[in-house]
Amino acid sequence: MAPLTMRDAEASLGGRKVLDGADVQAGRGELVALVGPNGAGKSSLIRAFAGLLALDGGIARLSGDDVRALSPRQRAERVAYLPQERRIAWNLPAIEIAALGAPFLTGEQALARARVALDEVGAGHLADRGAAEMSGGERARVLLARALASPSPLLLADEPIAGLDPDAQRLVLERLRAKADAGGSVLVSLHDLTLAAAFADRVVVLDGGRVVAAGPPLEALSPEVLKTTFGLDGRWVETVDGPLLAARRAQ
Ligand SMILES: Nc1ncnc2c1ncn2[C@@H]1O[C@H](COP(=O)(O)OP(=O)(O)OP(=O)(O)O)[C@@H](O)[C@H]1O
Repeated sequence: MAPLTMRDAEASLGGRKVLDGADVQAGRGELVALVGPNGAGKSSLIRAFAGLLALDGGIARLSGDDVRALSPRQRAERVAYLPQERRIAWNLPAIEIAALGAPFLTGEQALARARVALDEVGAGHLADRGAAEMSGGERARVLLARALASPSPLLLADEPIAGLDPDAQRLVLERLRAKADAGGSVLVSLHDLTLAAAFADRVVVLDGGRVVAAGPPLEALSPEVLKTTFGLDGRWVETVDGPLLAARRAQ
């Protein structure tokens, strides 16, 4: 069974259904991109995998176990999680924030992992800088480093490239790709469909809490799905750098 597996997930928030029979999985070595319009349920699905949103039906499994059967500590050991919310309450230096991603290692080991993770996201120079003295994109990199500092091979990342400059967006996706290639399982929500197609093994398209398409990127993001789910008249253009989405709003 894939390390990240969700079947027939049902969940509600404020009396509204936010997951409606969702099936998603990410196997070993796989980077799966979760895409869909605003409000489609991407964050809800990721939160359900992390055990932070209770399912009314169906099941979410982390390495084979129902997430509900795991304690918060066990969940944190099994899966790294980057939430969409980028707030950092304490004005701690970046290195200490990133080290929080490996809370079950000794302080020294955690700091060593944190340093590597900061370098991986191009934020090594921020190691000693307080969170309150950073730009939004710099904070986003530090929080991503926190997720990458986790020794867990499973990673849930909710819009990890939001607010990052174009170079950093690709750098971050390369790091997530490398984590998957090293045998990890990565589920990442994205709004940039061209980047999703460039980096993901599979794309899962969510709309109204339902999976409306899933598969290799260009199959899942077919012209029909682009139109019905995203309201786009779109087509994929092959370039030397990979497929590029050419699109305009559907009339
Ligand atoms: N705390 C809440 N109470 C009630 N409804 C909520 C709450 N949080 C989210 N929702 C609703 O749940 C649905 C799914 O939201 P979710 O954040 O999972 O979507 P998303 O696909 O991540 O969206 P986005 O791309 O805008 O981040 C939306 O209709 C949203 O309005």
